[in-house]
Amino acid sequence: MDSPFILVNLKTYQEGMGHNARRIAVAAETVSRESGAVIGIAPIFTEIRPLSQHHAIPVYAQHIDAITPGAHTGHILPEAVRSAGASGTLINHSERRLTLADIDACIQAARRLNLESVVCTNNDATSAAAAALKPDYVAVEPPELIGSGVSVSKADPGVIERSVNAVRAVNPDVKVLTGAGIQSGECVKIAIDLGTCGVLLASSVVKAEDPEAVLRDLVSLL
Ligand SMILES: O=C[C@H](O)COP(=O)(O)O
Repeated sequence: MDSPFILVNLKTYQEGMGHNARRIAVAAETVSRESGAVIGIAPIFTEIRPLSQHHAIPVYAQHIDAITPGAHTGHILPEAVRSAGASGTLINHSERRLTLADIDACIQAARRLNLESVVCTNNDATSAAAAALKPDYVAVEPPELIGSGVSVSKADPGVIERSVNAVRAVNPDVKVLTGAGIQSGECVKIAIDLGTCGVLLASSVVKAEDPEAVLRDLVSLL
């Protein structure tokens, strides 16, 4: 079995920028080394290069646009996040939804550039649809629980189980993550026991006074 994967999305929280992003990256490196879990970080675009240069953790973009180099303005070029040091990217986050055609094109761009693709979904039906496009990961997150402090593992384990089954039925090579309100080792253990390979989370780590303590708790029951 692969090492459990914890992906921390810093979103555009003030607490996840500049010095704080580096502090969370240091915490992720430390806890990853101690536990054997893979802990990745998805910062704002301008933090991708400094974090990937100075920390031995996977750094993810929060989004890419399905474009190739040329006459586009205000887009996120997949080649640019790759050359800044990203090893993967979120696609279709609940706070950055895309059309199905764009999701497909983003996955293909990521594959071409050797970026791991993590496609976010909101339920088991969209998890199955995303799996058909062959990303590396599908991350199912009920939107109503995102940032709520209420964990998907406890409030809606059924959506995790159904998504794992739906993705396996479509393409067993696609790995499943889950997220929304994940905040403790117990939440992570429930998610893993339901067949995921890890979690996607944000607020419990980014807004914590002591991110390292929260990360240590998240991996404590693995
Ligand atoms: O990308 C992360 C998810 O949207 C979950 O956010 P949250 O952990 O703050 O609920």
